[in-house]
Amino acid sequence: MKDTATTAPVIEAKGLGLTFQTSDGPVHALKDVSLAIGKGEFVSFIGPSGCGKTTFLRCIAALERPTEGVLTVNGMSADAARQARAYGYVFQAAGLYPWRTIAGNVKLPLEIMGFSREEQEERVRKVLSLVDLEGFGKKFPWQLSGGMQQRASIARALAFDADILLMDEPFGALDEIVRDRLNEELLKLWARTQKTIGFVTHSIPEAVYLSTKIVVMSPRPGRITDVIESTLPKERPLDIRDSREFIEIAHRVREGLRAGHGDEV
Ligand SMILES: Nc1ncnc2c1ncn2[C@@H]1O[C@H](COP(=O)(O)OP(=O)(O)OP(=O)(O)O)[C@@H](O)[C@H]1O
Repeated sequence: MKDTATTAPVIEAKGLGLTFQTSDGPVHALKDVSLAIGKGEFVSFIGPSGCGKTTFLRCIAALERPTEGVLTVNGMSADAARQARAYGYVFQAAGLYPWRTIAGNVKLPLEIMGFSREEQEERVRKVLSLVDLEGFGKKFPWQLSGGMQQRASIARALAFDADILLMDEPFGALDEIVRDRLNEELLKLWARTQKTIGFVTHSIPEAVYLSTKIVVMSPRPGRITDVIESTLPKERPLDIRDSREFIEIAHRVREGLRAGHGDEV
């Protein structure tokens, strides 16, 4: 476990709220969300559908604007952090352009940011190797399995080497065996790169397996009902899921979801 107590938070929300105005009236997507995420933490957000997990991630990424409270990312406003390319974002679907090769997809943000051709090639090589896709750069997305496509989309988010990686249910559409493998790989990647990760999931085992901190949320309006600091060691073989400690943390998450009436998870 990393010592995050002495450093300023990388992401800090204080009394954050977001109300969407819709034709059916206001939708309180987030209410009074306060949370600090330290450098190098792996933080999962779990809660039933509609509890505001994606909305919170999108606020961090400056893709939504909170209507209440304060949010800082790397000590600046979310807008400023976005302009400073503070984070990479991985969406639920891999979202690769089918007419571009895997390398072409990973390169896209680097092209937009004006990196030199040599730098682009170097970074693509490095991130494809980080996600175990060396040798697949010339393939097109349809030539890869779903899991490989999602790894390519992680590589794209890593390409400009931001300190923060925001991941919105990246493995939700994959079967359990592939998901297990990607979970293991993601932990290794996190250990190698020391990124700060915000990760949305519906899966209790996934949240417990991956996280240093688990944020349990409840809907209507989206609030934090529990924040669990994991006591699991940083090295986590998959069979850690059979350990007593793991089962106890999973139990606490489940209780938190129940307390927030999270019966839809
Ligand atoms: N642009 C929008 N306009 C109006 N309401 C919205 C908008 N975006 C989200 N919402 C509403 O805000 C609430 C929170 O949505 P959000 O997508 O953040 O939930 P979630 O926890 O990520 O759900 P899921 O697990 O299903 O992805 C929901 O009630 C949703 O319908």
